[in-house]
Amino acid sequence: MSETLNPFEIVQKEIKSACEKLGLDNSVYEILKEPERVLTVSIPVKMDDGTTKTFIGFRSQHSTAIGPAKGGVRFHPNVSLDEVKALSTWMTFKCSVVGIPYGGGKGGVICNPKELSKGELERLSRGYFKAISPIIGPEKDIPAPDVYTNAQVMAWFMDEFSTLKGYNTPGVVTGKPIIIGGSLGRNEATARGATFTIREAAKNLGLDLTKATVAIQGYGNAGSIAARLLSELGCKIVAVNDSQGGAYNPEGLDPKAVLEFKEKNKTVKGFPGSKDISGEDLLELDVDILVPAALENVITSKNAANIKAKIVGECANGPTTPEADKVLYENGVLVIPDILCNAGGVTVSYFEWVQNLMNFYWTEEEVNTRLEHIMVKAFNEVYKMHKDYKVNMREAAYMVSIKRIADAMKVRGWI
Ligand SMILES: NC(=O)C1=CN([C@@H]2O[C@H](COP(=O)(O)OP(=O)(O)OC[C@H]3O[C@@H](n4cnc5c(N)ncnc54)[C@H](O)[C@@H]3O)[C@@H](O)[C@H]2O)C=CC1
Ligand SMILES: O=C(O)CCC(=O)C(=O)O
Repeated sequence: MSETLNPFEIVQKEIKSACEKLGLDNSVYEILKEPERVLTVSIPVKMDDGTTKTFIGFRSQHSTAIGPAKGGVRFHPNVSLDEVKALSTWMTFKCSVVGIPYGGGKGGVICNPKELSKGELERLSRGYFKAISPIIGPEKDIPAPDVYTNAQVMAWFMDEFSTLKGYNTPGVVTGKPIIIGGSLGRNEATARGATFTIREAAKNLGLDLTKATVAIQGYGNAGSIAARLLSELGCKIVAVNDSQGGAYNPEGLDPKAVLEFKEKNKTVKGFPGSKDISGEDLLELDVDILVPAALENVITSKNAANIKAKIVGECANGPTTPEADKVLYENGVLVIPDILCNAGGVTVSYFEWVQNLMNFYWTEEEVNTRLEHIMVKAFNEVYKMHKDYKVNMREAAYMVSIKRIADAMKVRGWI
């Protein structure tokens, strides 16, 4: 049988398997297998050369059983409707596994932001947000950053929505610049949350982080900050890469210097003192910890048996296929699944939204302490489920989260 690579089919399989393991009524799967609502929009943008180009965008709201939809917006040439539906579905389970009062949403625009001028990117961002605005709002659906979107894009989103409403509405989007209601700690939150879960996993496996080696795929928001935070815990970062290539040095790479190099040269490839490394070789390196922090379907049945890491910390969404998961589990690799590992981002987005609604702002220390508490608790709940039911960590995370969503749907009278 050929490997399932469609992320939406993958997440449907994951839901079905968790529902069966928990012995839940089939109506739970029937409701959760499709998003509640999906919007496709066309966004005409005036380009700098005077022509008009129409871009296609999506927003998917998977579930609002526990709270408003929540999740990022991706600007990437490979965005597809099924990818956005899958990402929104993962958001539902992610919010539930860390126990924050949201459902799942996600958006995307098919575009290559690297080919757009700043003015074109602003007009595209505003056009997209205006087009999805009927279904967005602080009580309905709250977008945030994802691949190739950032705090500046969030600021344009927030400004566009506030203009439409006629008053300042910071709670409509998270991941904003601090000056307009962003939260301290949000920029680092995905990687910080992942680092807490990797630390807890290492404790359980008896792995000494001060002697551990790490390879990181993707050197954007999640990957570059994970490199820094893991090295602060004593880990040696031996390989990193991005869409243009990789840098490998068995003696260790300095994450801050690599980031400065990437900012200047647009890639980590060629970092002084390092050797080039291909994306495939990076994943199969003999390291203790592997952190996929780029895109989906990078650990598959083709390379799973060659993964040597003891811990895979999934900063990216959907990096491992179900077929690869089985191989990793059989080989004793502890996978910290995306919906748990990268949930720090949405958790601090939740803190940002709470601060916006209260109009009362927290210190960075308060943010990080609350984040640590939530991530450690969630890790321990999932780890216990993994041990009690003898299932892999992904199945365990789905079981913890689906149970909560099923309880919410039951008391609301949906099932
Ligand atoms: N930013 C956030 O708060 C969150 C992000 N995530 C996930 O983390 C992953 C990365 O997102 P961000 O860091 O925010 O995006 P980003 O846009 O800041 O960085 C993406 C990085 O991936 C690299 N990349 C792209 N294609 C690649 C390839 N084929 N091989 C190696 N590297 C490649 C890019 O060069 C870039 O360095 C995504 O899966 C995203 O959904 C998950 C939770 C929250
Ligand atoms: O911060 C958020 O609301 C969501 C971030 C996100 O898109 C994700 O966790 O995949």
